[in-house]
Amino acid sequence: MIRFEHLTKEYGGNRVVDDLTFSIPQGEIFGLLGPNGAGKSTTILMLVGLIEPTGGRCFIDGADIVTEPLRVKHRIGYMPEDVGFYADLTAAANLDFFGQLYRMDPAQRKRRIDDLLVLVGLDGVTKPVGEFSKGMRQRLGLAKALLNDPAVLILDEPTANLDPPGAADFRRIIGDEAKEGRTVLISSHILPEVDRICTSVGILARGRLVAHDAPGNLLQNREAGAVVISVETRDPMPDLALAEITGAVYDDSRKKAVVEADADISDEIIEFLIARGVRVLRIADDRPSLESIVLSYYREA
Ligand SMILES: Nc1ncnc2c1ncn2[C@@H]1O[C@H](COP(=O)(O)OP(=O)(O)OP(=O)(O)O)[C@@H](O)[C@H]1O
Repeated sequence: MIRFEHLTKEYGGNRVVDDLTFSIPQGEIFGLLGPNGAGKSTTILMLVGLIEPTGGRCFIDGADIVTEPLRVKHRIGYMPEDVGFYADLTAAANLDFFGQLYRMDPAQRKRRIDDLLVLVGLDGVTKPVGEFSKGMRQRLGLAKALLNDPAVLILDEPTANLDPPGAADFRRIIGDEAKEGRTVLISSHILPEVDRICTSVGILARGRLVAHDAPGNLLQNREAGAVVISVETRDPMPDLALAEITGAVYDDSRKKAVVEADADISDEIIEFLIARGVRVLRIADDRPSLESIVLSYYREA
């Protein structure tokens, strides 16, 4: 489990993580959401010991992130958005290197690595990691995060580079790991993904936790009150600068956007994009969804 007690981080008097106090129980899959700059990365970097809090405390499976960094390292598995691997080594050799850092004995290391490569679908792959696709690197990143049999898994955008079957595979693996008792924290901008996999969701805005509940409860407890339109295009889209739009979140490639508007302006969005030479693949009113709820919190922030 992860327990936050007034966890705070300031940069030059500016509170970017502000008094976080909540717990993520064992076996939970918690989605950490928030607009750009909300403090998600700062929170995660504190959990994994890469930056120090300026106030408060946090416990990973009982170990204090500041006073017991080594105990924390043994209890935590971290998959950053882009994991650094040795390009000229195979997946197994890379994992073996990290296993040595964890001081796992050779026989145990070999068994664990073989099992993990099967789990993430990289068994039998003998080419060096430098020749891996982004999705294969991400699979190896998950294996690395699981290597030390951690109580807590921290995953940054775990499915960002995966194709739909790959993402489904990840969801299954993460679900199974949580059932076995691992606590999982996922930071993601892919809201439908979070909605599908997470058992609880926390929304950060300006460093503060403004909502924390099961996805279903968030939907029930808050009236979206606006139309949510999702747009998919063939080409990257410019900012949808239309007066009726009250909030918009784009994916990294800018080929998908979730827009909140006062009224259904799907036709206006199509016209706006066509006028700029952007071909629309799909546009739909997606209300109600977790997206509409999260967007309404983002807008308030
Ligand atoms: N080293 C730093 N020095 C000063 N300010 C920082 C530093 N690191 C982060 N910040 C600020 O802290 C705030 C939170 O940043 P953080 O990267 O945690 O947000 P985020 O929610 O992860 O955003 P994103 O979704 O864009 O990754 C931002 O305003 C950022 O500019």
